Amino acid sequence: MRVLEVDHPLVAHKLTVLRDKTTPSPVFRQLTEELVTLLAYEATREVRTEPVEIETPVTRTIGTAFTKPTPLVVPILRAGLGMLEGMTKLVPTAEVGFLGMARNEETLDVITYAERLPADLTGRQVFVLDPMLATGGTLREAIKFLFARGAADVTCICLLAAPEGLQALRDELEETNVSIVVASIDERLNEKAYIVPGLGDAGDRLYGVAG
Ligand SMILES: O=P(O)(O)OC[C@H]1O[C@H](OP(=O)(O)OP(=O)(O)O)[C@H](O)[C@@H]1O
Ligand SMILES: O=c1cc[nH]c(=O)[nH]1
Ligand SMILES: [Mg+2]
Repeated sequence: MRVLEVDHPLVAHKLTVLRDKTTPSPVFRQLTEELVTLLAYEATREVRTEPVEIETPVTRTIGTAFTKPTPLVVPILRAGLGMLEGMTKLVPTAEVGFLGMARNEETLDVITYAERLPADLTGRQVFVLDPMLATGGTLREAIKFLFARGAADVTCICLLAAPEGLQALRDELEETNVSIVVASIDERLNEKAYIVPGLGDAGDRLYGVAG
């Protein structure tokens, strides 16, 4: 498992506004999208490509095209949905599948309440979108699910991660082909397993308090 914390002034600036509790939902959504586009640039460095012959107005030349099947992008509902647009801007031909997962805020157990993915992911390159890696429970379940379907490698794009959650993933997934690309590894989790300093509940800040 590899972890990349993206160190860039644009990322740091946008993240600072995102963290601010006075930032309203429409701005929060816009910044999330912009941040994901910046993170996706780094996260797609290893995307599979192959040479392709094309003709420019001047001559024939060899260019680069995504290897088929194209990457699969999986936002984890709800909050991950706010990251989809920023990702598909960079990889518009990607296939998109969905996982609906929620952690019980008392027990921190994760339930999967929705799944719409190809039945067979053998050999596929998968990009998972989820803004918050707190205890790591949600991503652990998502990654295990994708590998069980045959995925070859999984890259998770997150806005924030807690050191505790990264360690938990390392303990279980160290030997697997997993990459985590994150804008910031924060200080710690608090007693409610929220990331500190964090940005609060990403799903609520994107879409309002769930009933
Ligand atoms: O690392 P963990 O401790 O598992 O926590 C992280 C998860 O918590 C949040 O989702 P939440 O369960 O709040 O669902 P939501 O996106 O619908 O708000 C977040 O978007 C992650 O999916
Ligand atoms: O800080 C946190 C932890 C889990 N989920 C969130 O949305 N925020
Ligand atoms: Mg939430």
